[in-house]
Amino acid sequence: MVFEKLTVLGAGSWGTALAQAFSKNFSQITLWGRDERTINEINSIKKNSKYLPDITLSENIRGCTDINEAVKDCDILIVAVPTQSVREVLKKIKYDISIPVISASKGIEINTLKLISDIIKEVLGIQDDLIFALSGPSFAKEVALGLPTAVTLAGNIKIGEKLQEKLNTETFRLYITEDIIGAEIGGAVKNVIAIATGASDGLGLGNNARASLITRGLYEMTKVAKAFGGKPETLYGLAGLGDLVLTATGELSRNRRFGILLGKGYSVEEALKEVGQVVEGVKTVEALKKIQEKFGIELPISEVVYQVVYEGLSPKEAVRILMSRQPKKEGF
Ligand SMILES: NC(=O)C1=CN([C@@H]2O[C@H](COP(=O)(O)OP(=O)(O)OC[C@H]3O[C@@H](n4cnc5c(N)ncnc54)[C@H](OP(=O)(O)O)[C@@H]3O)[C@@H](O)[C@H]2O)C=CC1
Ligand SMILES: O=C(CO)COP(=O)(O)O
Repeated sequence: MVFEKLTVLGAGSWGTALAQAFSKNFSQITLWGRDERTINEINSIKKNSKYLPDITLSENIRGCTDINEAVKDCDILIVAVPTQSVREVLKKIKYDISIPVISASKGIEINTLKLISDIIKEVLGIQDDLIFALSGPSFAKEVALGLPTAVTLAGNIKIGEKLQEKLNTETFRLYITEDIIGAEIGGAVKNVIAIATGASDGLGLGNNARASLITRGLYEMTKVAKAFGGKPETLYGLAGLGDLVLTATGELSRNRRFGILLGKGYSVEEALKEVGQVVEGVKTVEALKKIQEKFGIELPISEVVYQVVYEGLSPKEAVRILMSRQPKKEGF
């Protein structure tokens, strides 16, 4: 396998940051986006002012609005659009794809409860060993600025090692694992826990509350991963604990900011408008509601986040519910 040309689907914060991070390792990078203004700006002045205003993009990044032109000759395809639009975006591709496809999106499809790797397989019909997930603590802005970042690349080890070799840079380091389910669940569920910790901080409930939510949140992430057939140990790595700590505490997180605003009394609509970018946890929590029922598992933090977002429960009341649950033994 020779990897010369990379295509990234999604010209939002994450797709643009990944294109920039990998730009030194490829002769050509194509960044596909649906918004003509953004793509024209990328091609004319090497800027994406809507999503990464502080970054000047490398010369070899080419924007494109025609998805079939974008994927035609590429050797690696990265998917970085919001989860609920992955299926509709991939369906636009008319070519047979038989190259590694890496999901960089974080979420679970609400209608089907499918992971992005499942959607890639279903829509593109490619073999399992070509499907990968990239997940871990990685704020787009920091990645684009070239600040040191380490993530998990999950999928077939043999091909994964080749991708690792090609994609590693001085500032972006990939660790590989075979556990694609664990990596994808970690990236998806941590967003819901970040909303919870944000709300707790927005209410001014302090450091103890935040640490407890992170720890019990990790437990919920592990439960969901196990239900799907993932490995608990993956959740203790970069794609689990690593990303959870980042998102639940880092000020750049949109999910955390959304939660803080809810805690401060904003409505869901006002908070989403204020954040102004994708807040994946809002959708993922809907999937988690169904997952609790489907697998018969209890996810208390996710449950109250669901009730706050969709049923008008106040964040204050959510805390009361969590603190007054039946006494429990601690354990994973
Ligand atoms: N930002 C980050 O730090 C990280 C994000 N991720 C994940 O990456 C994924 C993308 O997030 P991110 O880039 O941050 O989101 P942003 O909100 O920054 O950008 C979203 C992008 O997706 C486009 N888009 C939205 N809906 C559609 C659609 N139906 N069809 C095609 N394009 C669409 C938007 O286009 P338009 O401008 O036209 O609306 C925009 O380019 C998410 O799953 C997120 O969890 C993962 C790691 C880090
Ligand atoms: O996934 C992320 C960092 O790893 C980004 O998190 P937010 O979507 O909450 O900003």
